[in-house]
Amino acid sequence: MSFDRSLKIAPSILSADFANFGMECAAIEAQGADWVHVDVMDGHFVPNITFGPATCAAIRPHIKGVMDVHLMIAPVDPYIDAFAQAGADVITAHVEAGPHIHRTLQAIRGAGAKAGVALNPGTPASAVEYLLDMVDLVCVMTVNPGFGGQKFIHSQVEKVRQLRAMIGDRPIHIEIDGGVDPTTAPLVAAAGADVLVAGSAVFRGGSVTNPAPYGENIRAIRNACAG
Ligand SMILES: O=C(CO)[C@H](O)[C@H](O)COP(=O)(O)O
Ligand SMILES: [Co+2]
Repeated sequence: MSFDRSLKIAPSILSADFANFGMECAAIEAQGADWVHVDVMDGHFVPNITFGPATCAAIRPHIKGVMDVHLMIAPVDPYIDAFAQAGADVITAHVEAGPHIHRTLQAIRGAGAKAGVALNPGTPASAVEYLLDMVDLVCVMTVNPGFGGQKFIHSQVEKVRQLRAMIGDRPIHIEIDGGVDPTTAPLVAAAGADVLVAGSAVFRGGSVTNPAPYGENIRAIRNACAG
C-alpha cells in the first residue's frame, strides 16, 4: 500500500446490506470506491455492536484494494493480531480507547498493518502531536462514533486544518469519518483531508442488484470536492 495524497472515497459498509457483505464490497469497488471502510463496534466503547475479525476475514477476498478497519473497541490490544491476520491493510484505534495508545500503534505496525489513530469530536488535535512518527493515518470523527447516518459536526473542520498544519509533508493520511456527503465533503477536503469515509451518502438508493446509485453517489462526493 503506497502513500499518495489524492482524494480517496472510502464507503463504510456499516450502511451496506449485512446479509451480503461480500457482494457489497465488490459492488462499491466496481462503482469507484478507493478504499473499503469497515466499522468494528463492541457495545462497550460505543453503544452499538457490529462484527469482529471473522467477518473481516470473510470479506477480505471480496476486496481488491485497501481494507480500512476502524476499531471502536476497548480494550484494543488483545485483538490487533486477529484483525491483521484477517487481512486489514489499515487498523485504526481510538486515542480514547485506552491509556497506552503509543503501545497500541507500535503493536499495529508490528503486526504488519498501517497504523491509524482516531479522535472523537471532543478530543483536540494536540492528542496526536507526539504520535506523528507512529501513525500512517489520523481519523477525525465528525460524528460521535457508534452509528451511521448522523449529522456532520462542523466544529471539526478547524481540527482538520490544525492537523494538516501539524502533519506538514509527512506521509500521513487525514481521514474524515461521519456525516460526509456532497455538502460537507468539500469543507474537509479544502481543510486538508484526503480520505473521506461515507456510509449512508454512498449506499442510499442502491443495492447489490442495483449498484449504479453507489457510483453516482461516489461521483457526487468526488465532483463536489473538485468543484
Ligand atoms: O465510524 C462510523 C460511525 O461510528 C462510520 O464509519 C460513519 O458513521 C459512516 O457513516 P455515515 O457516513 O453514515 O455517517
Ligand atoms: Co468508521
